Amino acid sequence: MANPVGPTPIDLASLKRAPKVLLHDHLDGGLRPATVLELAAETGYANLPATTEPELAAWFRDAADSGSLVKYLETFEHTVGVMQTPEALARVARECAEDLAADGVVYAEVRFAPEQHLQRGLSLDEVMEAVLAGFASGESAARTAGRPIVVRCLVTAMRHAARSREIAELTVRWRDRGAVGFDIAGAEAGFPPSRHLDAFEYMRDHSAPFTIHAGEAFGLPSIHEALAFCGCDRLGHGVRIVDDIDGVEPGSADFAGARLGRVAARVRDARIPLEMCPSSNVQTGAVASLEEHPFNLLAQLRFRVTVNTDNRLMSDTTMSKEMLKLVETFGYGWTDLQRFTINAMKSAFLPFDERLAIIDETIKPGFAVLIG
Ligand SMILES: O=c1[nH]cnc2c1ncn2[C@H]1C[C@H](O)[C@@H](CO)O1
Ligand SMILES: [Zn+2]
Repeated sequence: MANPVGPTPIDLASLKRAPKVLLHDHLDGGLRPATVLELAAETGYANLPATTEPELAAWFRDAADSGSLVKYLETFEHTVGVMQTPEALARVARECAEDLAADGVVYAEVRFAPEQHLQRGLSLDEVMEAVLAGFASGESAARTAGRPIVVRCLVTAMRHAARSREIAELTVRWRDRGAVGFDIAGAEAGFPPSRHLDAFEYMRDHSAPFTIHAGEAFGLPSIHEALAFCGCDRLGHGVRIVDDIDGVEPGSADFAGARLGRVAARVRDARIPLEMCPSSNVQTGAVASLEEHPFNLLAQLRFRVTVNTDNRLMSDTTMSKEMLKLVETFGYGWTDLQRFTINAMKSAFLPFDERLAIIDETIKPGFAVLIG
């Protein structure tokens, strides 16, 4: 319904109605607390740190609030621990698609590391099969519920391990069945992207896209390597790109004097998408506070910024909540949110015609109603 009296006020309810696009969300960082408890009971996982839903939800949020990426990552032991059977993997993937759709996400790329789900004897291909079946079943449940969503998968290799080439091959093997790209994740310091050159070379050789977690816990060199040596299509986080921008006082809203170094200029000129995850960045200490997050500086300088959740369970967040935080912190309106959303859809690893169709048929009409 068109709004004849101007823009709809921005709050959590109206943000949930906005058609949103999510490029950076970890499957093993987005479980429902109740599902973690049920799967632990069903699969005999005995190491959970809490026994009730509210306690477990609070534990994940607090434990992830450590200010250190390495400590933050330790919380995944418990989600990965209950995701070791085909049934558990399919259930988590189905609920992920349903939860994102209920929040108004219309397109999502959800990532996970298959190599972490082999503890009970599954093969890498069996893991992929279970997760992709789960996404398909979640998509169909969401369609029935009147909230259609397209969910695709990014296949992650863990940067401290040595299986990235194998995981790149797995990605290509599944690329026409829902896997649209490759990624590396895990502790950044000490594990530069260039450790995985053969995996990236394999992806490039097969004309297949990839993103790299870079510039989160480690600085500009990591971003430079990801771009210059590895040839990534997008940057996961990339917040430390601010280290290559001078002439703006921290916290200032005056961006006129900004001077970009070579790496920052390359990121902006080549329209390299930045998968920014505001809440997660505060939790891991990548930024001191939301107010000091470089999101607004980068948005004002017209970098291709996108809004993402990273880990909904650990950050107790959703796409709508991340957008609300940005609205409250930086004063954005619907037109800004639409721009970030179109930035994301343009940057998706989906074929061009499908991206365009979602922009023209879903995103623009959806925001037009809210803009009024
Ligand atoms: O923000 C992150 N940075 C680096 N690694 C991460 C982040 N969030 C999740 N991960 C890791 C932990 C998961 O087990 C893995 C695959 O989803 O990716
Ligand atoms: Zn991430």
